[in-house]
Amino acid sequence: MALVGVSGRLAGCYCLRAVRSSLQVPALQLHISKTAMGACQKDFESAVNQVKLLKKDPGNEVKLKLYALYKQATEGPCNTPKPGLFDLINKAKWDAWNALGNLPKETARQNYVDLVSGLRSSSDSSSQVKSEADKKRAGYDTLVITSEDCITKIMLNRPAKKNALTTQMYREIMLALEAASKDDSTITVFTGNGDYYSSGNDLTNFTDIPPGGIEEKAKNSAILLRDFVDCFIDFPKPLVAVVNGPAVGIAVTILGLFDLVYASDRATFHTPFSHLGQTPEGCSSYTFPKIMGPAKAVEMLIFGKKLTAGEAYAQGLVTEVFPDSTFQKEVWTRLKAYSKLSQNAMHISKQIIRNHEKEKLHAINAEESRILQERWLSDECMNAVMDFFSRKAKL
Ligand SMILES: CCCCCCCCCCC/C=C/C(=O)SCCNC(=O)CCNC(=O)[C@H](O)C(C)(C)COP(=O)(O)OP(=O)(O)OC[C@H]1O[C@@H](n2cnc3c(N)ncnc32)[C@H](O)[C@@H]1OP(=O)(O)O
Repeated sequence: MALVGVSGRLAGCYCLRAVRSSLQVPALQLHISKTAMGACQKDFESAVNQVKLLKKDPGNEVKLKLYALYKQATEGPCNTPKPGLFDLINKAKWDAWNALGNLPKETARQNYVDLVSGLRSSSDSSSQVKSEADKKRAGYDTLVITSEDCITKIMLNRPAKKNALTTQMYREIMLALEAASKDDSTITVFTGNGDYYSSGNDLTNFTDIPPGGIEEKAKNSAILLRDFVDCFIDFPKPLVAVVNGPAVGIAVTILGLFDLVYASDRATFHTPFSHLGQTPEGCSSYTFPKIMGPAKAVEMLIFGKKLTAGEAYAQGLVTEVFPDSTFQKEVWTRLKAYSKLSQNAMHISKQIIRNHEKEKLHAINAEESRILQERWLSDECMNAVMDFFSRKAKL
């Protein structure tokens, strides 16, 4: 059953379509034979008809089971010569039927009916799940998450605050990534609602100090930051940033962990850490010099040089820049085409490209978070935050 084994592993939207068209699906096209007799004859006929109405392709393995049970129920034990070694599809069908041995026709009919009944209930519930998933996903206050065309889109949704990242938002993003890593989508996309992609860390994160004091806050924030960045390091599917407008701070640094970065020509890329008494995070102390060379990385990460989309493209941080007027249309057309590529091949390729650096990235993330924990307690950092709130400073 090699054929079935292989296709069974190929989960996902593309594969389902490919398998459906490459295999002539026998069990879905069968017609009831007059020879199928017995107590459950009516149920059997009805089950054969129900198979044709299934909303979801049940997969090759199940289709072979259906085929074999149908043949056994209508003709009895396998009675045809074994197909040749290279006639893969007919051989898989023959193997499935032959494996039923001397199973009585009545039992085969009953097993067929039971199998179809199980498929119907799982198909009904999964189509319910899909229609729910296609809508806005519930449970997120700061994000809008949608799944369509095998793409899960995570949209930062605080446009009035330029999509600044609150602690709640960091947590919701982690949950969303965890869910996206397990859903049916082939690729995951980040974007922002409104005119900004994101203005980075929400500076009000510095203001809600717990009873344990600022030290406790800094300690917990370093853990949060580390966990947050770890989720990007470990994310298994192709991760795409659709940078619809300016990006600041951690919204920029984390881009070094994305697989594609598409930017509107309105987007800018700014990491003003020294202005804020802070230091790089998101593994950018490693990824940026690697992507753009140390000199350009220093200009951004130490001196806070703001890059235009074109400059970020020239430095290799951005994959491609699009005119803002056609940005959404061009990017989503491209992504929809990519999302139809083989899910398994894409995921395995990502592993090959990224896995050998994972350990290093985790260590860098831990170190950057540890250093920031100290920086957040510095006067320089506190003063910069206060200047922002007293409207003395804006980037
Ligand atoms: C004790 C330690 C706790 C730390 C917890 C940390 C958790 C992990 C941290 C990881 C490290 C991350 C680092 C970074 O990301 S550094 C970058 C931080 N970002 C900024 O410094 C940007 C600050 N914002 C601005 O300079 C401007 O708002 C901006 C240039 C982005 C836009 O200017 P514009 O004039 O166009 O718009 P407004 O300023 O009027 O903005 C509209 C409203 O949005 C509020 N806003 C925008 N960005 C932020 C932000 N980052 N934090 C908080 N609030 C933000 C802005 O105040 C306006 O609000 P109001 O309408 O209410 O006035």
